[in-house]
Amino acid sequence: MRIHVAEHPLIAHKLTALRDRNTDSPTFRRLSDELVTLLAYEATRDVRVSPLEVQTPVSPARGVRLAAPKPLVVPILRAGLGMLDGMVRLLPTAEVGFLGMVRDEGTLVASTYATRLPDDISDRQCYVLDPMLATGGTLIAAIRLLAARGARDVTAICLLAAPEGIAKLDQELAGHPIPVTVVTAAVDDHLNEHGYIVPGLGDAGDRLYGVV
Ligand SMILES: O=P(O)(O)OC[C@H]1O[C@H](OP(=O)(O)OP(=O)(O)O)[C@H](O)[C@@H]1O
Ligand SMILES: O=c1cc[nH]c(=O)[nH]1
Ligand SMILES: [Mg+2]
Repeated sequence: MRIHVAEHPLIAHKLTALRDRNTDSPTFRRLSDELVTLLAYEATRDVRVSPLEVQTPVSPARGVRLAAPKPLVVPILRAGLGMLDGMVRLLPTAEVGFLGMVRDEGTLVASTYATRLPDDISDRQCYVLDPMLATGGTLIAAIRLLAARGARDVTAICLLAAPEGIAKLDQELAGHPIPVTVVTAAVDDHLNEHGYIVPGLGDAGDRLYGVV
């Protein structure tokens, strides 16, 4: 597994505002959207392109365009939905699959309540969106689901990660042939006794959409 912490003053600035408990939901949604676009810039460094020649007003110019097969973007509901628009704005040809997953707040075990993915994704570059990598249970379950459909190229974009979740993911993926990259804005200090990232930003889903 490869982890990339995107260090940039603009990312740090937006992340600080996102963490602030006084940031309201509309602002939290806007900041998540802006942050994913900045992180996607790093996450899509290896996105497949094919050559394309265009005619400028002056002369022919050689360039590229996003190649087929289309990238697959997979937000993990709920909180990952807050990252979807920012991602597809940058990858307009992408298709979108959905995974609904929720973590039991007592046991911290993730369960899947919705799956809507293409049957065979063996040739697709997959971009998983989830703001929080805490214990890692949710992301591990998501990667297992994608691997079961043939995925061989997975990049996860997280706004925040905990060292415990990164270590667990690394351990789970050891011995699996599937290359996984995690791009995040920061690796925080630790998880508290409730499985929350410290200092973190609280419950990302609740801050985006309210407590349900
Ligand atoms: O790394 P983990 O310990 O598995 O925790 C991370 C997960 O917890 C949150 O989702 P939650 O279960 O709160 O669902 P929600 O997005 O619907 O709020 C978050 O969005 C991740 O999916
Ligand atoms: O800190 C955390 C951990 C899991 N899920 C969240 O939304 N926040
Ligand atoms: Mg939540």
